[in-house]
Amino acid sequence: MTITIAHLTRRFGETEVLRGIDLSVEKGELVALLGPSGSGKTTLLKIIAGLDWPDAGVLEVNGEDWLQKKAQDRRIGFVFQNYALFPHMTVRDNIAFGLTVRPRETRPAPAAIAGKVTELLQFLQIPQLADRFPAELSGGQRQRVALGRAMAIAPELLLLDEPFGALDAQVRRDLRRWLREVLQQAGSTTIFVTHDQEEAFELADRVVVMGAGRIEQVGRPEEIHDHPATPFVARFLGMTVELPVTLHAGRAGAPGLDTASLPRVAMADGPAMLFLRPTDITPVPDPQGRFTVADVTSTGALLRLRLKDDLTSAEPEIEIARRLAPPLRAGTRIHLRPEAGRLFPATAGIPPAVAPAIKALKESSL
Ligand SMILES: Nc1ncnc2c1ncn2[C@@H]1O[C@H](COP(=O)(O)OP(=O)(O)OP(=O)(O)O)[C@@H](O)[C@H]1O
Repeated sequence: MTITIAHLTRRFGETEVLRGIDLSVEKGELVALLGPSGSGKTTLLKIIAGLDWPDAGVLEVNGEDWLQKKAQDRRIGFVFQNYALFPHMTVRDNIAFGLTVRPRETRPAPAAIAGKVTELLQFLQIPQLADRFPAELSGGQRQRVALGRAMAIAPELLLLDEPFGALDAQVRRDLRRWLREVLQQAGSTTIFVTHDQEEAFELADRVVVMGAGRIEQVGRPEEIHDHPATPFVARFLGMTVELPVTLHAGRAGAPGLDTASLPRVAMADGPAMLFLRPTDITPVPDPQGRFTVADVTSTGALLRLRLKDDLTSAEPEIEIARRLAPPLRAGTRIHLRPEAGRLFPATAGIPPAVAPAIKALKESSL
């Protein structure tokens, strides 16, 4: 199945929750909708599921207008964050549910339903749980059952809303690996919502980054990680250090920055902002350095340094592997050597908070 979404908009009262979404999903793809809380991910998922309707726009599946179809006619498997299993039914009956409630004409015979459920229990690696009730399961096990229930109807499309949201980190990681295998084997087209970038990157073939009702970027995980398209995506993906620089012949420069490791870029000369991950910056002790170490904390493997930028008064935080760190303590002056980063023109939708920093840099280079 191919899904085509075009110019989709949705508002609730005064709030524009989706502001023109364009997206296509190919058969068998695993797509993550990634974005901060309130960016419209769930609303988009609900519209695809037929649980909500847009104000305008197109939703077609295999060329068919899905906005004319009711939820129950869309052959969708939906898994919510709170797994909502039926508490009074066993695991086996929960998984069978979608088949047993079909109208008589399309309902498989009881033996066929039992066979299908047994097959799914094997496939999901939970046959030992068949006769338990939801209250007797762990969160991760419940989530597997919820997926089994969604898959029982052989859905054309699986929609998962924060499927691992309520689980602890280790269980999430285990389930992720498991889910990826299960979905690959099943060949299902799947769209899932998450605000966790690690989850999106590890699971998805393609990631759709959403911010405030718009799609900011669509791409393969590595593409998005290495080349965030907008300042919003850069920040959301953890490039939290923002330094004003001046571009000259494709090279970024600024006092106190050794930018020799950064590749040349095809951008016009002038002011720009350099976005960096805290772990992509090497501090180099330098008595003339522009930055002063304000504070050093250890997280075990990493040293986290809070710096004071003498030029802009900003207080960027950087991280360095403890075993690689030069001797540093509060008061040490340093310059910075970014190893990788992303440049945006100073005007590329960067909020006014950094404008004073750009002004300070310009004045310093006069
Ligand atoms: N039925 C509704 N009535 C009014 N406002 C709504 C309704 N549903 C969602 N919203 C608003 O729409 C915006 C987007 O919500 P949505 O649930 O789609 O975001 P999200 O990206 O999935 O966020 P989260 O990760 O927190 O679930 C939010 O500001 C929310 O308050």
